[in-house]
Amino acid sequence: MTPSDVQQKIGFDDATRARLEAYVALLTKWQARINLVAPATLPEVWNRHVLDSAQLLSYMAGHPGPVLDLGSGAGFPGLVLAVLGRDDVILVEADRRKAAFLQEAARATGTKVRIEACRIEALRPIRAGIVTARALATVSELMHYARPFTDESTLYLFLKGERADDELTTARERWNMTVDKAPSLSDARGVILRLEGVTDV
Ligand SMILES: C[S@@+](CC[C@H](N)C(=O)[O-])C[C@H]1O[C@@H](n2cnc3c(N)ncnc32)[C@H](O)[C@@H]1O
Repeated sequence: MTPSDVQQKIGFDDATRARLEAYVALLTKWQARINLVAPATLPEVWNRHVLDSAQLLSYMAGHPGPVLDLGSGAGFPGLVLAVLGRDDVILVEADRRKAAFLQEAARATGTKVRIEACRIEALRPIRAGIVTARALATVSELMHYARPFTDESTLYLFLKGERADDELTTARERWNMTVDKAPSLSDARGVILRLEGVTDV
């Protein structure tokens, strides 16, 4: 998949594509020094990482932020969403080298984003309108991480794999919630979980 393919599927302008290209170029450069993404996924970065992240934009349209991205790593999905125009994204990443990469990527792409280089458990109190996460933890663990920062109006968007249904079954023992599940554009086995109205059972 090429940058143009992603541009066509998501729908953004050429200036945004150029900023995403600058981000991917920087990621490729830093990847030689620190493991930002699994090496085998780098040749497919536009599909596996950029499109996978970018597809969340339409699911959060019209929903107020801030967007709290838990365990952002190299910026997926949070930094991609910020490059695409969400100006209220907070990236939480405990690994100092990855957080340094995020700072540099934000600077290189001229992206407004807040970066918190700490563990989620140590984050200062904030209220998140939207919580995003990918490849961090099970649905139940993600809800535990997110609960101090959320209320009943918070929207949760999780990129998940084949175990999504099992994880939801476990999470429902602890929380009431409305669940929408949609197929991923980037991964035949992937799903987008959209959870709303979360309250304790
Ligand atoms: C497997 S990576 C996924 C990164 C990114 N979301 C992605 O999909 O490419 C998980 C990331 O979460 C970070 N992380 C793990 N536990 C964390 C915590 N409690 N607080 C903040 N970051 C955490 C790790 O440092 C790592 O960069």
